[in-house]
Amino acid sequence: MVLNAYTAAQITATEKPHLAAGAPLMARAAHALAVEAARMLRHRPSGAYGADVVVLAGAGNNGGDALHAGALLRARGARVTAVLTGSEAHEEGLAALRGAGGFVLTLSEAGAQEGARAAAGADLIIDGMLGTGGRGGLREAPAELVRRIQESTGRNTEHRSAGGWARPLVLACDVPSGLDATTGAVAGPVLAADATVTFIGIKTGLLATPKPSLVGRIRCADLGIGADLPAPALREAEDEDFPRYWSVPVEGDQKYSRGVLGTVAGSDQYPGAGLMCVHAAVRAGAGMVRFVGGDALASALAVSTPEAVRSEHVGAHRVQAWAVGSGATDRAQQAQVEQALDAGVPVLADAAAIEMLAHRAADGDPAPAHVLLTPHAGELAQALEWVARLAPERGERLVRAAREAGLPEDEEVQTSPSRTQIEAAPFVWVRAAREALGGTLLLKGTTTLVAAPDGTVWAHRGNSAWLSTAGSGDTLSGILGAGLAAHRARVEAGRAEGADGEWAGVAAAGLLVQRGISTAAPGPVPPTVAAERIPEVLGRLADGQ
Ligand SMILES: NC(=O)C1=CN([C@@H]2O[C@H](COP(=O)(O)OP(=O)(O)OC[C@H]3O[C@@H](n4cnc5c(N)ncnc54)[C@H](OP(=O)(O)O)[C@@H]3O)[C@@H](O)[C@H]2O)[C@H](O)CC1
Ligand SMILES: [K+]
Repeated sequence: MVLNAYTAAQITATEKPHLAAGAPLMARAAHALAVEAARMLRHRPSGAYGADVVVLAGAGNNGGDALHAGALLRARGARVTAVLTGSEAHEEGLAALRGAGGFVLTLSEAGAQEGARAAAGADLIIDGMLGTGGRGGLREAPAELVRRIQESTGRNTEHRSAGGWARPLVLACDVPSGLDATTGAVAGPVLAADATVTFIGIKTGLLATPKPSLVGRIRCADLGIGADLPAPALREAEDEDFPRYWSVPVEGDQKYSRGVLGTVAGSDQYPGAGLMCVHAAVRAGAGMVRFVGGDALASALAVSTPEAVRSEHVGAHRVQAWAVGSGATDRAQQAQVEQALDAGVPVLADAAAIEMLAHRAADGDPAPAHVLLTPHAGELAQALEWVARLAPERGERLVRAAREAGLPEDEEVQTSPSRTQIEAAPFVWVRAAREALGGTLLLKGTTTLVAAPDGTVWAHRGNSAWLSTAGSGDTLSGILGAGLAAHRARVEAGRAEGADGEWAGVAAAGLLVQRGISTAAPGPVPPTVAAERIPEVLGRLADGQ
């Protein structure tokens, strides 16, 4: 089922009337947290009984949830110590923990070393320092505490093994503290969680963060008010959703009704990108692939992918979609890319094509919804720099849109964001950049995000880290190009609407194929291996498995 996620503002607005009416939301949150904590302690012979639990409690309601959960665990026989990390603590929560026989340390009195010693020796840490009310990273004292816990437990994202860490387990209350609930941006140290129990609805930052390994397993407790949530700000497709968004063949289909994909990728001098794109598109089920390119590219393709058919130029035959840009380095190919952008059918735009679209946007001609731009952060920074330089008022609008999407007021942006800024807060920039460039924007990264013109944003996590190799972008172009062509064919046949948001759905489904091929077996996934795995992975997803 598609996961829905909400910004901190959406969650706060949803809980407001219920809090005013006196609904016991904190009690419900604490209960959900304690249940998950007990589940995590199940590996111990005596479960929660006799376990050492440390609650890191901040000054706000997030700390309140965690303190109440500590009291519940105390009642189940755990030894519970709260480390208070703020200048004050949630009064009722603290009273409940004390009343249940919990022990309390104050960070300002005990110091970071003492707090870290208690935490590092525990079976389980509940991280309740900051939730939706946090701004920026942890402040000095709690940041120092986290650093010390990381040092003495070796728990930081870089060193995590496939099996996770041993003791202590970490359970984050609502969000890992220091990870922005809305944007997922991480400022300063964050204690990596094995699991996060999030309340009312999943926070957008949990799915969109560039550091997904900090979040761990996500469980959502809706506290009985989930039905009141508005439309989600972010969604994430799961494997079982694939057939809803990807046009799979139906009885009676033939090559044209399956969708023909045209490509302008690779060049005589650099044929590789073209080979990988075409190869992947054929394996991703395109009815036919027609490639535009010179003689050297054609001879190479005749050997590597004999299924592909040469087309003299972009206007020569009708296609349902184009995949253009990657490796299209020479002038002749670039002129063909420009023509493909004008062909009026869906386009997968990569590399050189992204720059062309940025120039068009700066000239007041943003791309239509069925153009899918696929930059990584560096390419997007370059494209936005073009827009800001050629059309300053568009640049200003871009930064305004980023602030509205959660960029902190004090973050300096020259005229357009740097690569590092985009990488730190992709959920902020993907939406702002889509406004500036038009089209549907797929921003590649550890977490890939796709923004649609109808306001929908899709998140995608979980690719194997082995996938980051030269050429995997060309393979993705081929897969997504085949998906766009198939979907366009379905629209032409009157079997889909072709609404603005549908192209992002196709992209989200294509990313599931990418994840499947990257995780099908352990180890490296160079493009040749990835391409060979496409048919089986796609077939499995199409069958809803
Ligand atoms: N409202 C409810 O009954 C429910 C809330 N739930 C939980 O509550 C949190 C949100 O709680 P809130 O109090 O709004 O905010 P936080 O607990 O996240 O944090 C605010 C306090 O933390 C201090 N603060 C702010 N920024 C930082 C920072 N960068 N570093 C350290 N401390 C920070 C801030 O202190 P000030 O000095 O600025 O006043 C606040 O005191 C939500 O996430 C849920 O866990 C439940 O959903 C149940 C219902
Ligand atoms: K937290």
